[in-house]
Amino acid sequence: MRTIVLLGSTGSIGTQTLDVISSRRDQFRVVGLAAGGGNVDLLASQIIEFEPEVVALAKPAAANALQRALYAEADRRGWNAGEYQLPKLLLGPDAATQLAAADCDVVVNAITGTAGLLPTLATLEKGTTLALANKESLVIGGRLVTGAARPGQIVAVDSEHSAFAQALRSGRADEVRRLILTASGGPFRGRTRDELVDVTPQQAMAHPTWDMGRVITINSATLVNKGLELIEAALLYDVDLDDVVVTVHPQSVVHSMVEFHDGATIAQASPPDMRLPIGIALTWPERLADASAPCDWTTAATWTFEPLDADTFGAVELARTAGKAAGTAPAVFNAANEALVDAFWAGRIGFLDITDINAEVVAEHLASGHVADDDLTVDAVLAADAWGRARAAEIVGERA
Ligand SMILES: NC(=O)C1=CN([C@@H]2O[C@H](COP(=O)(O)OP(=O)(O)OC[C@H]3O[C@@H](n4cnc5c(N)ncnc54)[C@H](OP(=O)(O)O)[C@@H]3O)[C@@H](O)[C@H]2O)C=CC1
Ligand SMILES: CC(=O)[C@@H](O)[C@H](O)COP(=O)(O)O
Ligand SMILES: [Mn+2]
Repeated sequence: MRTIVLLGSTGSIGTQTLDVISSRRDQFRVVGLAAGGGNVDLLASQIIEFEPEVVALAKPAAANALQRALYAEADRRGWNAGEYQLPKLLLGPDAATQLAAADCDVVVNAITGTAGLLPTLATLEKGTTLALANKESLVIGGRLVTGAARPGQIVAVDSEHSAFAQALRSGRADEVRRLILTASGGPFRGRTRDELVDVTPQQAMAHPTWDMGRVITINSATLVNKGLELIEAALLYDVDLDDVVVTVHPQSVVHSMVEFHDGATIAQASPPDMRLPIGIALTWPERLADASAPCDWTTAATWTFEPLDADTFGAVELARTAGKAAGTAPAVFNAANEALVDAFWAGRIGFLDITDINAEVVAEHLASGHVADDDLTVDAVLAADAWGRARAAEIVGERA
C-alpha cells in the first residue's frame, strides 16, 4: 500500500490522479489533499470519497465554504452529522508546503506555476518520492531543486519526461546522444505570424489532443510549454540544452524519444492519456497494469513528424536562451509568461505579445539583475519571479 499526498487535487492532473487511485484502493491510500480554494465543491466531494487525514487550502477565506460544502455533500449521501469527521485543515499560502512535508510514500505535485516551488523543495527535503507534474518548480528552481534531490527521488509526470525515463532504461547514460522532445504544435500549428495577430483565448484553448488546465493549454499554443519542457528535460536527465531537440508530432502518440550513439532511437508510444504517466509515476520503477488503453494496431494510423517553425513560435529558443543563462533567468521567463497569459486571457494583449514581451523582459533581466547559478538561492528565485511579473505587467500597461 502506497500512501499519497496530492497537491492540486481539483485540477486536471489532480482529478486524473484520483481517477487512477479510485479503482485501486488496495494499492494506494490518499493521506493528504491540497487545493487553491477555487472549487470547494469538488474538493469536498474528494474529501468524502478519499477520506484524507489532512487537507490544505491556499485561500483561508474559502475554509467556511469548504466546511459548508462538506456538510452538504455528507447530507446528500444521507449521513448523520455525527457520522462525519472533518479532516485536519491547513490554511494559507504555506498550507501545501506544510502538507508536502507530511509522512507519506509519494507526493504528487500537480499545482500550477510558481506556487509549486516551495512544496517541491519541502518534499525533497523530507526525503519523499516526488511525482512531479509541476514542471515550473523544477525549471525555476533549477540546480536548487536537482541539488536537493537524491538520485531517482523526482519521478516525472509530464508525458514527455515520463517517456524519456521509460526510454532511458534501454541504455546507459554514456550511450545517450540526444533527447527528442515531441510537441503537438498546439491549435495554431502551420499558421504564420500574420495569422496569429487576432487569435482569441478561446481559440488558444482548443488543444488538438489534450484536455488540460488553462495555463498549460495556452502555453501549448504559444509553445512556451515546450520551452519549459526543454529546460525540464535538461535538468532531469542531466543533458546539455543543445542535445534536446524538438520535433512536432501532431498526433501526440509518441510522447518523446531517446537517440543513442549507435543510431538507435527508442520511442514511447501510447494514446494521449495522462493516466499512463501518472500511474507509472505512482509506482515507479514498476508499471501500473491497465493504467490506460494501448495503441490500436488493428486500424490504420499515421504518425507524422515535422520541424518546429521557430520563427513563428519563438518561445522554445527564448527558453533555450534562459535555460543556458540559468540562475534566475528561467524564473523570469516563467513569471513573465504567467503574467502575460493572464493579460492575454483578460484581453489586454494579443497572442503574439505573450512571447514578444517575454523576450524583452528576459533580455532586460540578462542585462541587469541576473543572478548566476553559483549564487542562486530560493530568495533570489522568488525575487526574480516577482520582478518578472511586475516588469511584464508594466510593459503591458505601457502598451494599453
Ligand atoms: N493537465 C495536464 O495534462 C498536464 C499538466 N502538467 C502540469 O501539471 C501542473 C498542473 O496542471 P493542471 O492540472 O493542468 O492545472 P489546473 O489549473 O487544472 O489545476 C491546478 C491545481 O492547483 C491548485 N492550486 C493552485 N494554486 C494552489 C496553491 N497555492 N496551493 C495548492 N493548490 C493550488 C488548483 O486548485 P483550485 O483550482 O481548486 O483553486 C488546482 O487544483 C502544471 O504545472 C502543468 O504544467 C504537466 C503535464 C500535463
Ligand atoms: C500532456 C502533457 O504532457 C502536456 O505537457 C502536453 O505535452 C502538451 O502538449 P504540447 O506538446 O502541445 O505542449
Ligand atoms: Mn508535457
